[in-house]
Amino acid sequence: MGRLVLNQLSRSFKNVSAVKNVSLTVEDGDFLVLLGPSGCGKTTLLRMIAGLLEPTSGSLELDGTDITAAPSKKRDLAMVFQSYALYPHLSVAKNLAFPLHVRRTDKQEVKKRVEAVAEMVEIGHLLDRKPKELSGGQRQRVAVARALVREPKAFLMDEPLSNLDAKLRTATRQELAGLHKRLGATFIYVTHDQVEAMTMATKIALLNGGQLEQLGTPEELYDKPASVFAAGFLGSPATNLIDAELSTSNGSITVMAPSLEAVLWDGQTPQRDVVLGIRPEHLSIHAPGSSAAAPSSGAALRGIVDLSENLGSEQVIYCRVGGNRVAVRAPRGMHWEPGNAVVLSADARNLHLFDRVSGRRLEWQEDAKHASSASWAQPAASA
Ligand SMILES: Nc1ncnc2c1ncn2[C@@H]1O[C@H](COP(=O)(O)OP(=O)(O)OP(=O)(O)O)[C@@H](O)[C@H]1O
Repeated sequence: MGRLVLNQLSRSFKNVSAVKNVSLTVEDGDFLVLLGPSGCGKTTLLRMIAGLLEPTSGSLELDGTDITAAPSKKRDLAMVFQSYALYPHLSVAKNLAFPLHVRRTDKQEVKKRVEAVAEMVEIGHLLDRKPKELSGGQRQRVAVARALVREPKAFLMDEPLSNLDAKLRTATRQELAGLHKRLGATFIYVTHDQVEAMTMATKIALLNGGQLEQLGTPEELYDKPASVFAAGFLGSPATNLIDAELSTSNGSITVMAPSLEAVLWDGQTPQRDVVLGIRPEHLSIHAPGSSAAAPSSGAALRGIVDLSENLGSEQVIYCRVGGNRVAVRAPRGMHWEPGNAVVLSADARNLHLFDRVSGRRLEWQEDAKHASSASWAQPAASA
């Protein structure tokens, strides 16, 4: 078992508030990724879970037991550090056996567990080597194996792939995801890399300035970003975010901004300042006047091509729309020159609306029986 509950956890360093009132539950078997930009509090949060840092306030529970004051050694959690923290003078086998010797495990049992784990992460042939005789990827595997050998309730990992080159990162990412599936254990994993988060996580906790911005599955974060920050953080290129005004026009709910008009659906709404979010992959690009450029619902943006970037398999075209720069992902074969007038369009269901003041997502709430009670709601951070 490895179910972890964080309750209003906070940590300050003198006048820096690194983690602010974070509450979340990690279910047994979850692969939770703590994601966010540099300095948002990921490592501080992980170190509090590991027992390496005392919370300023709040509490932590592991499988129903309060562990807020428990020392790190007593938590039954295994940490894999970015630096791997292997003992340089010990062989791989002895590095793996070390946590078991500390617990006075029987010699035969140690040998059995070291060999089983070495086989699982495919380092059986490296057992006699010292850490300096290993590649970065091999060291990373030894660090994971040393955590595995303890059979902890949960694995804690702080950017364990950041020292690897791009190719090895991809391979090791897939290995870790496979290992998680095979073990069915709880993983808590810190990264600022959204690709790692999207590909490995069963749940992502997105942090911003020490606060939990959104908690949900990778799909939920991508499909329904809870805030302007979440929309801007996940996705590459980033979601286009445009200041706009929400209002009613000819019986339809519409969004207007310079050179942009979006018709959402039939209904009425009070006027409101919003931020409109559209992912570059949800926009298509057309010549003005073409039939595809005039959708009856959804967004139409009139722009001028600024620049296009060739990504090999596709291109990203940047356009000026009103005072905004808007990115569009497009197939390689299309040729648009800087200065060309274009129309960009997007389906209404791919438009995201956020309140301009709070930055939180707006969800249209409609009670089928009482159409007059239709209104906008701002969902909370956790899904
Ligand atoms: N020991 C410390 N003393 C003072 N301030 C600290 C200490 N540790 C962290 N901080 C501050 O707390 C904030 C959060 O830091 P933390 O290392 O948790 O962020 P992070 O999201 O893990 O960043 P990165 O991705 O760069 O590792 C930062 O402003 C950092 O400067």
